[in-house]
Amino acid sequence: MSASHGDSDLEHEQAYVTKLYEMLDAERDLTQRRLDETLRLTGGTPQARTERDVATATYTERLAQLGSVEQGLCFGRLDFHHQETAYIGRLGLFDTEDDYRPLLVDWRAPVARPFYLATAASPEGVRRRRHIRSLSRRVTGLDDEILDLGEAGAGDHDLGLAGEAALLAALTQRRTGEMSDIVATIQAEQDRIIRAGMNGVLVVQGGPGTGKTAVALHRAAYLLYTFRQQLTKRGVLVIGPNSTFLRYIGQVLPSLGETGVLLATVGQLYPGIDATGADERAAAEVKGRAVMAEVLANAVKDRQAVPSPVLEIEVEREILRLDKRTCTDARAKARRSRRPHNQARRIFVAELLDALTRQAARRLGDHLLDARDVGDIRAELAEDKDVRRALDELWPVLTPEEVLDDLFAEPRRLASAASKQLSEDERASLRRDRGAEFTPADVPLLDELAELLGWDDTEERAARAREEREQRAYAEGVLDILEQDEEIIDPELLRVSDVLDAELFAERQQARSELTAAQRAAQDRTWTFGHVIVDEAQELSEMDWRTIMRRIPSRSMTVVGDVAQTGAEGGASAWGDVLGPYVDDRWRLAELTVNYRTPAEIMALAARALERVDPSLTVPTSVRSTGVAPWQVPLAAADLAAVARAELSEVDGGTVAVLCPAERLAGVREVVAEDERLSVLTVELAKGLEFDSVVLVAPEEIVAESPRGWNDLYVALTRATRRLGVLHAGSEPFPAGS
Ligand SMILES: Nc1ncnc2c1ncn2[C@@H]1O[C@H](COP(=O)(O)OP(=O)(O)OP(=O)(O)O)[C@@H](O)[C@H]1O
Repeated sequence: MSASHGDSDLEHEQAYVTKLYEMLDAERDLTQRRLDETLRLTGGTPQARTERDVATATYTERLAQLGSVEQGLCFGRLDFHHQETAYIGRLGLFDTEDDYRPLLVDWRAPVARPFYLATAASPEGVRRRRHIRSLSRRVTGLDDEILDLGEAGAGDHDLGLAGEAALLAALTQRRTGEMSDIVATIQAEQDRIIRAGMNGVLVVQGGPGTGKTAVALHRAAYLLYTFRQQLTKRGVLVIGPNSTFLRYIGQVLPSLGETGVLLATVGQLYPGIDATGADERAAAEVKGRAVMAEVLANAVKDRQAVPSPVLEIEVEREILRLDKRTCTDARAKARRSRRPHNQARRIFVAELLDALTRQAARRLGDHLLDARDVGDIRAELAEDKDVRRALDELWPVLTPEEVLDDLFAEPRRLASAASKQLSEDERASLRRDRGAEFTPADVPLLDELAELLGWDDTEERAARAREEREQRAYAEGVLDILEQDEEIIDPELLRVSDVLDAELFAERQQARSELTAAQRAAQDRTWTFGHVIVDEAQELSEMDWRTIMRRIPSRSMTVVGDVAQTGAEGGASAWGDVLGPYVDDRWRLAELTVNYRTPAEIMALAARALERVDPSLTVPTSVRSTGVAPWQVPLAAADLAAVARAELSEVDGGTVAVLCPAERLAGVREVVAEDERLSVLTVELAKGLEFDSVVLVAPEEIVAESPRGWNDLYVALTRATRRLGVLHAGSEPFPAGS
């Protein structure tokens, strides 16, 4: 229960907060000055240059962090019984003149924990919790909770939500189209998940609006703070369902001062491929099945041919022969190596070159040839263009893109690779023209193929070796010059090369151009992360999971979702099914039960859709009600553009979404002009998002449109924070009292 407080309290807190902002300004100025000084310096030893680069990066990052915490710098205060009062905020600030006494405690530090967990029943040493509300740098309100039963007298306490007044103030704010952080009002059940240990797989299951996404992002910030060293090196990956969603959540981590996180869809995990194509529902479902891994393995094997019965190659007017037996043996040897296709090719080629060399030598009379002659013959054969063409025909160097392109463009190839795994109709659903754009569901297939094919990195390695040689030569040159200089200046000085040899210098030169872990990870398919967070995880297919798991061999993961909201046909119905193949039953489950988004009046309708998904499921409990009941009218009687306009004025600066069946999307977009505050979306695109008001068009068609239609309707009904209107194309779908 909030306690009242006078103006003097407000003034006191204002004075404190002003002091904190002055410190923030001073630290910003200092960091900026240091950065400017560093940038002004030039020349010096290689080591000094390297140090300067590191300092520049550190100062720049710190400046960004100091800039990002401007809004709501300090949002809480804890008064303890036996401890000094602690102010809680977005980052830590210390009094440098008083032995680094903390003036502001980072919300992620252990001292701040009772701010989220303490209750009157379990006060954790806290006497009073105060939420400090502010606008820019001005303190606008205080909400106090007295957790000390002895002091305030029993009976007038609300044991439910922590900081209820501040929470409700946050929840009733207008939506802007971008998710905000919840750092000032994290609830106890959410805090336990945010601060859970980093190892192993943690599944966070929760109904719509329970804060799963918010919790996932705050957990990323918490882990980066707590395990900074480990995670800065390898980075954190957050997976979301589509780029609209990633844009929606994109500001949360920067507002928490964290920039080292890569946000991506599964479709963006294959560098160099922009998956702009779209799949029919049936094709996407088939592509997502685990059996596609077998199909692709078969497709690659099919590219390892043997002649039937003989392949003849003309070399210098002589005919050399590769028979089926020789090729089959070479193929078996290459396959036995268990190397990926492009790397195993070297073994296959070596075997066949040996066979061809033996033939050619025999023709010339082997008794006349010594080992060197034989070596020359082999080298010539290896260079011969007809020999190379023949070897390429039998075992070509392949890229993932061409294998997939060929597989879907040539029914004969797919029939051969997938005769056992896919029916004729299913195979037909995958058929498309060569050169068609790749789709998001192709990306896990390309990733799988990249593993099966392996990289033919001969060229790349040669280039890298060349570059390293050049860098080393350059470094040695620099060291020579430095040594000469030093000998002139001070012969007593330790020689530079004693402390920094050329190789190390070359390495450092390379490090200078290094990007953050997240940036490097985005360009490297084989990058493995320190932690992976998967949001809307119920939507992912089996093949998506394979792609993700490859990037986190340590299995340090947070998996966030709601199996009742699964829309994708290949998506999850139970977490055990999804995770079993990777971690057996070694995963932990945490549940969220309170709905912070959707008011009780709207959830009553949503509950009726959920009952059709699975009668044993219940909707999460709404934290608030608005007194505004959802409205329903026949679509035929409504002017959609006028309805959308009316809703926009109802929400007074907030956001409105018109959600409609995919079939109607283009039509509705023609009638309703979208802008920053008004969107027209399918349910799939609206997943994970929220709006002040939602206008739902033709719910019965949404249900009919897919095998998981009731799940989709449930998602649609739970996107609103304040108002819901239903325009039904048939009879009223939710008659009163039914
Ligand atoms: N502790 C909190 N304090 C303030 N706002 C909160 C809190 N928890 C959740 N919210 C708000 O509730 C809304 C729903 O949160 P979020 O989108 O994370 O839920 P979700 O479980 O991911 O929902 P869905 O499954 O429907 O996508 C957001 O506006 C979020 O900011």
